[in-house]
Amino acid sequence: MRIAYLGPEGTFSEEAALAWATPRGAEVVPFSSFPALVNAVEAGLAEQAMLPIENSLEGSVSGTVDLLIHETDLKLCGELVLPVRHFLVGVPGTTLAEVRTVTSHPQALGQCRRFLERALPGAGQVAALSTAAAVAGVMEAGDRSQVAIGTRRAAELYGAEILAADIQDFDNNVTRFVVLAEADAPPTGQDKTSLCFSVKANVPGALYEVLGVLAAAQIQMTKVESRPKKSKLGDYYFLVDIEGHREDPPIRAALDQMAEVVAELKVFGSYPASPVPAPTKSRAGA
Ligand SMILES: O=C(O)C(=O)C[C@]1(C(=O)O)C=C[C@@H](O)C=C1
Repeated sequence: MRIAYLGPEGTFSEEAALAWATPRGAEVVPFSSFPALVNAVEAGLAEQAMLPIENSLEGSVSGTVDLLIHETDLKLCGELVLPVRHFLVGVPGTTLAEVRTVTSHPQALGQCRRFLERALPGAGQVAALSTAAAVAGVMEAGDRSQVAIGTRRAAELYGAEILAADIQDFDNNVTRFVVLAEADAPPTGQDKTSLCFSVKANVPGALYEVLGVLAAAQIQMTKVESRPKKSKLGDYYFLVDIEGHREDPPIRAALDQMAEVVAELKVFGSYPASPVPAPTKSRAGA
């Protein structure tokens, strides 16, 4: 089995993909963007893809959420929560006074916002396709005015020097990843189901009515968020995660009831719930 991940080597996604692949005897294959990961599974270049979907500091990874809503019928078959520690890295010998630009994946720049305001207030920020692509780019340029935010492993792989460790704005930074495949997972008794829906226009209490179905059935909601439908200002999709598998009779009944009161409903899939790791370290432990 092949698991596609956002590369190149040394990304957080690689770490997540390896944690998923190793116990399953699978191999991991890098791709350069989130849409390329979805295409890889749809085209049969990989059986599963690992994508970040939610971070404890920055919230939703909108690129992944929008792919699920608009671009693919692949299903979620797993989730994994990974502690995320960021490192400021550059060409060996770089001092912070020399730095003019910081590059990384936008999620990483966002997770280190306070550090960047404090330590590099005048530096420009440049978005990269991934943290490891940013580290590799800085090393290729060989220019001490550029630094990147990435993993410790990326610093090692690309020969960068760590200029500052654990620069994420809060120590308990974690990212939740989802695994996409042609089909979702069978029930285990400890599952979650992710779905999205839109409500009927101009119906007072329409959202209340949909969520009321879950409340009446005593189904625990673990996440709710909204994303623009992209069709018109003010039109939204609501994304909900619930405890339970879509084949569990109470969940199945609730989904049938929801289908009657929503405008649109898309079930992204059911999968075993992953434990959330305990905070790993303090800043002093870098
Ligand atoms: O750029 C990477 O290293 C990634 O794996 C992507 C990503 C993300 O988009 O959320 C994954 C985990 C971290 O939250 C930061 C970046």
